Amino acid sequence: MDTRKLLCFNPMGTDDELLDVLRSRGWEVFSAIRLDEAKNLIDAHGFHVGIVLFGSREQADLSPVQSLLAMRYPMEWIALLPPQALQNREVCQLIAQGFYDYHTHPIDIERLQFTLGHAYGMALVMKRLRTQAASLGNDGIIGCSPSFTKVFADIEKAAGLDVPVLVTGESGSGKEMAARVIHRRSARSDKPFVVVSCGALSSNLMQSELFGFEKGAFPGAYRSKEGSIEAAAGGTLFLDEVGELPADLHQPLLRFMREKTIRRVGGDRDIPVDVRVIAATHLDLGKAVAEGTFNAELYEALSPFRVHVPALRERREDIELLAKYYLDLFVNEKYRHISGFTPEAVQAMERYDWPGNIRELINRVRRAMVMCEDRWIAPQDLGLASAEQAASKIPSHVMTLEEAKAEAEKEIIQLTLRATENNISRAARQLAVSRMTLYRLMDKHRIRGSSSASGHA
Ligand SMILES: Nc1ncnc2c1ncn2[C@@H]1O[C@H](COP(=O)(O)OP(=O)(O)OP(=O)(O)O)[C@@H](O)[C@H]1O
Repeated sequence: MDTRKLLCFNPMGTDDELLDVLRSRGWEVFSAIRLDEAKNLIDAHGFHVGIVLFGSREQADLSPVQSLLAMRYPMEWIALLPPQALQNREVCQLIAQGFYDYHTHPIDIERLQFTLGHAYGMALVMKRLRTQAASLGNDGIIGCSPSFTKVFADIEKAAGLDVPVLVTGESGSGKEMAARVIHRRSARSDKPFVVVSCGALSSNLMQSELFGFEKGAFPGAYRSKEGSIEAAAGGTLFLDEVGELPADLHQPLLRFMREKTIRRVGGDRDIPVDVRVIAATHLDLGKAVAEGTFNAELYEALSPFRVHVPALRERREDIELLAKYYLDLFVNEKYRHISGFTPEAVQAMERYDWPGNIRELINRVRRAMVMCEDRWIAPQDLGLASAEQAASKIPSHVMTLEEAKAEAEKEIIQLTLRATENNISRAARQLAVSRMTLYRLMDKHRIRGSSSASGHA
């Protein structure tokens, strides 16, 4: 059996006797007294498990241990401490949040050996999970739940087939991301991936956006312009929210998909274009066909292969992984003090239904980083505290009236967009503002709606 490596961090000084006992039990033990020594050893040996020895002094300096945990090394920690150290609230908090387990003096070596073995095994499982997530994530796409594994398999399959794909799923669940990964892994990956938001423009503008126009086609057409389909030549055209495509464009789009040619607005020649179409929708297009609002043949043409991205609440196993992934991604010098999520925060996230899916999770993690004044992000930082918890929280920062108004404006826009599933027209109607005003406000508050933009990737 391989020797298992163990790091023993003891800022108070070494405990040679303990290290010798552990060595006699088959552990290859390395010891560090200073933080930089510990870091160097971890970098060199990639331990799965470590021991931290706490001293008995009442006012022990916990900062080296806090700094070590804040590095979030992929390993499990076990604390060894004198019983009186547990009287110190800060020590208890540190143990609850950063350690796999703890033992008090006198150390029962059998029990410690058992815990170390467990922690080591757990670290290996976590590492496997991370590697799995990373292998799915080398395109930034994360997930380890069984339903997400199916999505990933479908993405791989779709990448190998050069046929149109229909990606379905709720708003913010990752449809565009799935489409991008399909493109990136397909034979077309060195050609453009062009995004068109089908509900963002009126019918005429959308026709020009998709098919382009010739000079003089309409007042203001001072020069010819290629449309998104031509811009995607050789690559992939991503039709976001295809269910919102104006009905009079169903036939022209179907014609393009069948004949692989387009005709610019005002043009008189057919231009051949080789483009793969990937479309996405949060609507039930089958139902729309049955209700006569979506062209049945276009639906057929768009969906020879389908990928369904489940809502986040249907794959709760992914929530913690995604939250940690995005926290790690966003953490920079300014937020270096944040070590992670409290167990209550993880629980609150796992219980929450995430109507806005991963986009909402990302926003909540960002918000939490700004709100968090502690080392550990709590439910209220994520805006997920129960009403009772929230009421008991004393505001640490008093808002100006202007800030409060802006916050309320942003919140009501987000809520309305969520309630209308990002339908800009409906949201604008409900908010009693024009679409243009709503776009302006979304821009001001950096709110992204699914049908709010079109553009080239
Ligand atoms: N599996 C994933 N792993 C990591 N990040 C993800 C994953 N899926 C989605 N995201 C992120 O979540 C956000 C929303 O994803 P995306 O825009 O693809 O959703 P969508 O379903 O297309 O949304 P909409 O319907 O509103 O257009 C993006 O920032 C994206 O990078």
